[in-house]
Amino acid sequence: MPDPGLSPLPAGPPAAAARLGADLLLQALTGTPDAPPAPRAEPAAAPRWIPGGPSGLGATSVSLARRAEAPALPDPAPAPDPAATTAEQGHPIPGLYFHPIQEPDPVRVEEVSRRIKDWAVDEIQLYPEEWEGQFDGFSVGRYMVACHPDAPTVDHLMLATRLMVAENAVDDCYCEDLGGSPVGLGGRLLLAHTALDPVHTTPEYAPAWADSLGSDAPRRAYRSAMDYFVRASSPSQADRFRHDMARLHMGYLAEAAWTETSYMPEVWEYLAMRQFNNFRPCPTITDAVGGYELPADLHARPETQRVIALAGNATTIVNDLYSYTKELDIPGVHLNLPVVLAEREKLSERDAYLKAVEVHNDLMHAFEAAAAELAAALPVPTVLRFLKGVATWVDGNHYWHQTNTFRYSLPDFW
Ligand SMILES: CC(C)=CCC/C(C)=C(\C)COP(=O)(O)OP(=O)(O)O
Ligand SMILES: [Mg+2]
Repeated sequence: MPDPGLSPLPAGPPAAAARLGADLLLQALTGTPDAPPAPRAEPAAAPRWIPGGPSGLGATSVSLARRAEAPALPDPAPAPDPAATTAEQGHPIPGLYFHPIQEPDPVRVEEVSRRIKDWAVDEIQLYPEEWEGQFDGFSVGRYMVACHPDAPTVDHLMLATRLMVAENAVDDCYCEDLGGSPVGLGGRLLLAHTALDPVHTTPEYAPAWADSLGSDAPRRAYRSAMDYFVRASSPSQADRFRHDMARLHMGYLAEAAWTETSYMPEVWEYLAMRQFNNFRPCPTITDAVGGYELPADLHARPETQRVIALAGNATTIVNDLYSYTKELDIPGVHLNLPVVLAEREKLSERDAYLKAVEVHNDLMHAFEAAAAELAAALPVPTVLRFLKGVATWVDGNHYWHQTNTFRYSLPDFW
């Protein structure tokens, strides 16, 4: 939250920052002087527009309004060679454009995994014993540590981890595998949304609403995870998150409506739905998890919104690609980009999948170009750090999908 004591944002970028932004854009467009641009559709080094590492400009120049400054982190180790993967770590999708990351800090992974299980079991009674294997196999601790390497403390990481678990509980229990259904979904989702966005009503009806928040696991998860988040974030960060969750719920409803009526969307319609039924609420909390705030007016700018939307879309199509075989096994038609492409563009399963990889790569390149433009146009520290945080989330999300062999496996197309 911007502290009243903080000096206002500069009216225009200082000269050094503007030079940096221009350099970043130039580098993004032309490559570093001694390295040619990475070829498309292949694993590449970290995007060139990102200032160097968690201790770079974005991190060190940020004024933290309500929180202690993030401790300096060690320089990142070199990213692993993506060709050196094993079956256990999973293989990246051939031709996919992504950035490999260093292994998430194992000490943090262990601690987050321990704490999230305690929360799930003791604080909110999330799942019956027989779902423990599924919970463990999801590896949410590894996921969140990979996506938020700049979190100053494990408490910060827990904010993201609880929300991730809660979001998946709602998706699984209301929409999908674990008892979900499109029938009646709108009512269930709206009532669950009130765990994030409280009902203000008369004393007569308030107790029934308050009781409802404890009445099933998805609502207990939303209520508790949001409670922690609200206490640690600013009012505008919490409201940003509510808005993203309303978008997500609207996306779930469109998908459910199409399932109910057996409607096969056009490709563009599917992509529009998937922009809402999307990971977006996860990268957009990168500043709260990092212990700083991207001010609301900078977040709301159309250029920032475009970067966020493209990042969310790329990460979500990554899910469509890695979860393709899992979703083929679900009875009935489960919409994902390769399935829609095959149907609507009359492609073989393989060609549709390969085209979906291209769509993903185009989204990634558009994201990186939009981020480079924004970094050049608005090179203030919070913007640069936020852009880096979103890009890091994108890379961590890819890492988790690739390495989660408990959950995902690749089709046999190559
Ligand atoms: C964590 C979060 C905000 C999730 C929102 C929606 C969601 C579950 C996804 C974008 C993942 O897609 P999908 O439902 O297809 O997940 P799986 O393929 O079952 O892993
Ligand atoms: Mg999926």
